[in-house]
Amino acid sequence: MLGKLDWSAIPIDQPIPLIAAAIVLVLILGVLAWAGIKGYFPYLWDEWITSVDHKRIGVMYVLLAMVMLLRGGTDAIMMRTQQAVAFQSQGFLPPEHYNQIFSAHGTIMIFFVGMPFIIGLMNFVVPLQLGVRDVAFPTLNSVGFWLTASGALLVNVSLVIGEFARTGWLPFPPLSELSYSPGVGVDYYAWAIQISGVGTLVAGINLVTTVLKLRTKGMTYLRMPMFCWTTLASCLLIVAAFPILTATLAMLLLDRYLGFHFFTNEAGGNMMMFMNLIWAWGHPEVYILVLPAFGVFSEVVSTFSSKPLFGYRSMVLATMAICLIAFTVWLHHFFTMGAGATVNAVFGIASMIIAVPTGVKIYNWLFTMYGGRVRLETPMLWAVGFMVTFILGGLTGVLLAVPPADFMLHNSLFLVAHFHNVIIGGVLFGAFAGYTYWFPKAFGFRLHEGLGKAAFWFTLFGFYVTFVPLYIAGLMGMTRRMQHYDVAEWRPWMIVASLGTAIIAVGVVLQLVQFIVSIRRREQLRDRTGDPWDGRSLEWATASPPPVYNFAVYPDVAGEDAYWTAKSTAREHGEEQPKQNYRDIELPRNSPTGFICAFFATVTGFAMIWHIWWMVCLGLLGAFATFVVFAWRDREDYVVPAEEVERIEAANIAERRRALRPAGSPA
Ligand code: HEA
Ligand code: HEM
Ligand SMILES: [Cu+2]
Repeated sequence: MLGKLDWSAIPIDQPIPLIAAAIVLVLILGVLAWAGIKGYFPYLWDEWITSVDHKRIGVMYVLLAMVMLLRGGTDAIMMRTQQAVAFQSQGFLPPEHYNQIFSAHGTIMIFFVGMPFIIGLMNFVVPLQLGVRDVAFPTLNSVGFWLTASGALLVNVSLVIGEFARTGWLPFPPLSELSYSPGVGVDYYAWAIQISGVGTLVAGINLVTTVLKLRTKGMTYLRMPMFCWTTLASCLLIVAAFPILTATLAMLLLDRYLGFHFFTNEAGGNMMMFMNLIWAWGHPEVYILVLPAFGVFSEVVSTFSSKPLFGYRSMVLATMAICLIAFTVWLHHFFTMGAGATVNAVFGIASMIIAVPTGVKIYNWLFTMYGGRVRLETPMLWAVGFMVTFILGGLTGVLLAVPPADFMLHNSLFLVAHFHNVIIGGVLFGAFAGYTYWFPKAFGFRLHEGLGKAAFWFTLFGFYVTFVPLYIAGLMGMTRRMQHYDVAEWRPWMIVASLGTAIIAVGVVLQLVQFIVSIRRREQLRDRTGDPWDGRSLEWATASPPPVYNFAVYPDVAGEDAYWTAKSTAREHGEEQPKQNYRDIELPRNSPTGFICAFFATVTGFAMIWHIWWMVCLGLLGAFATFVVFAWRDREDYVVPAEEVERIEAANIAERRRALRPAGSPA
């Protein structure tokens, strides 16, 4: 009846995951009970869960990323603590558990922290920057988000029911084949990533279409803000690379479920095929993550230097160059596989070539700051911290791209230090910069500056204390994924690294405190202008938070830095804006399609993992039925009448005027 599922799936003998899961469950039930008692459910359902508004979906993506950051961070703390104590002893985590933790940490951090964070920011910001009212396919957008959430849910369910993969964040065969991983761990991994991967693909298609097809009047390609360009590059990579991931995992699943031999060592299979395929996705994936972060820094650096971005066109070119070259370097992840010196040299050189457009970007940011009026507010601090940290990480990447060096450093802690150096310094700092920068736009009040700055310094300092020791231990020969070790010289570095992790944790907690304190003090932190940072692009032209329709009238764009230009013109020609002729605005109706579809996807995934075939059929049928019902609905849009638009706009304009009036001047 329930396939492979029975009581032995609950890890009663392992207190750590059980206690962790119990705490999470109590928290979730507590939040649900609180929302129920306060009567928030109808509001949550109508305004958020079924919302197809790109702004709300963007906020939900970011929220998902932040919650998952706490989960992935807990894993990180456990691993660092284990390595600090597991010298000539087993520490507190048995090997099978340690292996699940680094696999879950890597998977969660890449797929459920990095991806939702950047997709959330892109979703929220891009339509506003392009001067339009939503993304190209609003309902599909909701489907994409909920499928991502479904994947995250499955990974977390594995904590209590069954187990997670022990094969690392990329399940290399033959270890991930049925003969070596007979449990359900790899299946949890594969189905979670298949489901969320479809969600990501959908989001990518949606944003590519939005940038290519939905731009306001005068918003030519070369007038788009840099963040829109990096979104386009990143989403083109998603569209090209994610199908490879899906196909590769589908083949692995065929191996595991139906006895195929794509990646086995017998019957004509070849596990090297998996390496090529997974890295043909995996390398572009790291640029999918970091390009939007580059976009955030471009916006932040030019805004907080009060200057146009230096070398805008070269920045566009560099972005698109990285987008292309990203597809030509995948083999640097397995130089040691035996492809031969010539092949290794080709891929090594291709990898080094990426340093050129990346360097162009770094110099452009520096020149943007040079001679500008630099304001070191929190988003800008993250940007400066990024530049220093990312250069270091990028340079160690170039070292790894030298095949002979890589033969020594492959799979060492030096590699682990390299990628945390670029991912934390690049992606995570970018996500935090974007979060603090656009928070006032999303909610109408700023985040607390003092706490934000403190969080930045703790995170930055903690980062170096954690990861510099890993470079050193790596050079001393310590390999990655060690549950325990016997070399005394490594030990001090592991202890320092664990202290560093505690410092990062303080930084993360400070951001949580900042969030709560800012909500409580929102009246003091209120931004009534809609433009708290003296911004340059169109998202700052509308109110904070923006009305559902974003712009009452589509803005007319006359050049780069559209809003900055408009502000300067207004200053020269007086503040008075011509009276607008508002029209009725049609907007897409909210739809539960995304949520329901993801519900059935979760059921199907869970049933697949446990071989509960009747449930698989039900889940697939349910998902199909959801789309049929959706296709049959008779009213797609609703209308915000012109009078309502006029009322909202008049209120917003009045509020902005009041905020901009110098203190003490007559009403
Ligand atoms: C956001 C993520 C991200 C980014 C941006 C990068 C960027 C780079 N990475 Fe990294 N990498 C990862 C994430 C990332 N990497 C991950 C996750 C892994 C491991 C996966 C695993 O095995 O589990 C990995 C592994 C990895 C390997 C495999 C090592 C091994 O397994 O043995 C290699 C080898 O070539 C490599 C190289 C590079 C290079 C050359 C860059 C370049 O793009 C860097 C370019 C940037 C600079 C160089 C700095 C700025 C430039 C200048 C200031 C100009 C002047 C400089 C020069 C001219 C040199 N990376
Ligand atoms: C917040 C601080 C973080 C700490 C202290 C940390 C710590 C660790 C540790 C100890 C490991 C295992 C190293 C080993 O193999 O021995 C690891 C692996 C990994 N981490 Fe992190 N990490 C952090 C943040 C992140 C972030 C933000 C990401 C990505 C967005 C990330 C992605 C990964 C990946 C992909 C692996 C490889 C997993 C594997 O070996 O399969 N980490 N990390
Ligand atoms: Cu790579």
